[in-house]
Amino acid sequence: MSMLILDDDPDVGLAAKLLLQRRLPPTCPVRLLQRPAELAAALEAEPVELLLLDMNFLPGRTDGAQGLALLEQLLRRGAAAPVVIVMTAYAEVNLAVAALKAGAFDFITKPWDNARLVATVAAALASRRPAQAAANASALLGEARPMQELRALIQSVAPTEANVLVLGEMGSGKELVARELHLQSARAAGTFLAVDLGALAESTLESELFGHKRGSFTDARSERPGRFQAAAGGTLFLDEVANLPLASQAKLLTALERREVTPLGADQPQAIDVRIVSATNLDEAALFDPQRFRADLLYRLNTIVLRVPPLRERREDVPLLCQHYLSQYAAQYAKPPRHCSEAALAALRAHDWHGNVRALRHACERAVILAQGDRYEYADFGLRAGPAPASLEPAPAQHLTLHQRERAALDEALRQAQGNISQAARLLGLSRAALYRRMEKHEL
Ligand SMILES: Nc1ncnc2c1ncn2[C@@H]1O[C@H](COP(=O)(O)OP(=O)(O)OP(=O)(O)O)[C@@H](O)[C@H]1O
Repeated sequence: MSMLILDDDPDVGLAAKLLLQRRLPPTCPVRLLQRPAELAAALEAEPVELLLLDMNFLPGRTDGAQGLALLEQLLRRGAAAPVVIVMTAYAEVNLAVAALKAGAFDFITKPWDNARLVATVAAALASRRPAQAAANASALLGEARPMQELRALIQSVAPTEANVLVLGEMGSGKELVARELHLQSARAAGTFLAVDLGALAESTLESELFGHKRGSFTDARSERPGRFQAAAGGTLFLDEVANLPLASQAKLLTALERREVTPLGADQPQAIDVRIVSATNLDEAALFDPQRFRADLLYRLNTIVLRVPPLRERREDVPLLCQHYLSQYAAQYAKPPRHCSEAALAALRAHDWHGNVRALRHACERAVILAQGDRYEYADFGLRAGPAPASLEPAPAQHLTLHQRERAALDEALRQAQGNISQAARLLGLSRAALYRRMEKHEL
C-alpha cells in the first residue's frame, strides 16, 4: 500500500512528502506525481491507499474543474479507489464543499498548517479499513427477534426528518443503523457525514462543526465550512455524542434549536439543512445525569431512540454473522471457503462477545488468516475465554513483559479518559479501531 501526492508544483509536492514521511509511520511510502495523466498508471502499478489531490493543473485556472473531474473518475472505481484528500491553493469554499459532496474524505487549503495536514492524512488512513468494509458489506444482518424489530423501526422512522438517538454497546452496530436510516430516507442521495465528537479536540470543535472565516483565529488562514455545512442536504451522524463537553453541548443545542450555525468570525448565521442522527455507548442512566449531559439537548436529540441489542442477547445471530464475515475475508485474502466445525459454532455462540459484532468480525478475520485445517476450529478465532487477567501487581517497570506494558498503558489511558474510548485513543496516539483491537486482545 502506498500514498500518492498529485500536484503540478514539484516544490509543494516535495514539501508535503517530506513532512508526511517524517510524521507518519514508515509503513506507507509516499510517491509524487506532477501530471494527472500519470495517475492511471500509478494506480495500476500498486495499490494506493490515499491520494492527496491538487485541484488545478492548468495555468491560470482556479475553478478546480479538472480536480473535480479526476475525483469523480477515481471514485467510480468503488472500493478499489483510494481515499482522497483534495488540496486547493485558494480559499474556495464552494470547491471544497463540491469535493466533499463528490466523495473526497476531506480537504486542505494551501499554504497548509503542518499539524492539520498530518492529522487529516492520519484520519484518512485510519478511516480506510472501515470504509473498505462498508463498501464490501453490509446490510444490518441478523434474524433474531430484536434485530427484526430494529429493522422495522428503522423502516418507519427513516423517511421522517425526526432526530434519532442510537444507543448500544461498543461495536454493536450503531453506525450501521445510522447509515441505514440515511439510505432509507429522502436524503439518501445526499451526503452521510459521520463526526466522532469524542475525537475532536475541544479547542477546534466549534470550527470543525460550524466552520470559520479567514482570520477568525491565529491558524485560520482560510475560510472553512464546518461539518454542518458539508452535510447539507444529507445526514450528519454525531458519533460519541455524550463525549461532547458541556460548553459545546450548549452551542450544539442552539444550532439545533435555531436550525442555523454561525461560523467563527462570521457576522451572519447560515441556515442548516441536515438530519441529525446521534449515537452513544453510554447507558441511559448516565445519559440522564445532568453533570454529564444537558437534558434539553438530550430531548432535542432523542425524538426517537433506537436501541441496538448487544450480541450476547441475540446469540442465534452468531452463526449467520460468522458465515458472512468468514466468507467475506476468505474472498479478500484469497483463501479457500471453509465451514466451522460444530464444536466451534457452539463455542462461538457461547462466547460473551464483549466487543459485539466488531469483535466477532475481527475474530473471523483472524480465523481466515490463521486456520490450517479443512474446517475452522474455535482456537483459530484467537478468543480467550474467562475473565480478563487481574490488573497488574505493582512491579518494577523493567520486569514487565511487552504484553504487560501494553496492557498497563491501555489501563492507564482508559482510566485517564474515564472510559472515553476516543479520548483514550488520542492519548495513546492510536486510531479508535486500533485501540479496540488492543482492548480485545487484552479482554478489556
Ligand atoms: N448487524 C450487523 N450486521 C453486520 N455487520 C455488523 C452488524 N453490526 C455491526 N456490524 C459490523 O461491526 C462493526 C462495528 O459496527 P459499528 O461501527 O456500526 O458499531 P458502533 O456501535 O457504531 O461502534 P462504536 O461503539 O465503536 O462507535 C462494523 O464493521 C460493522 O460493519
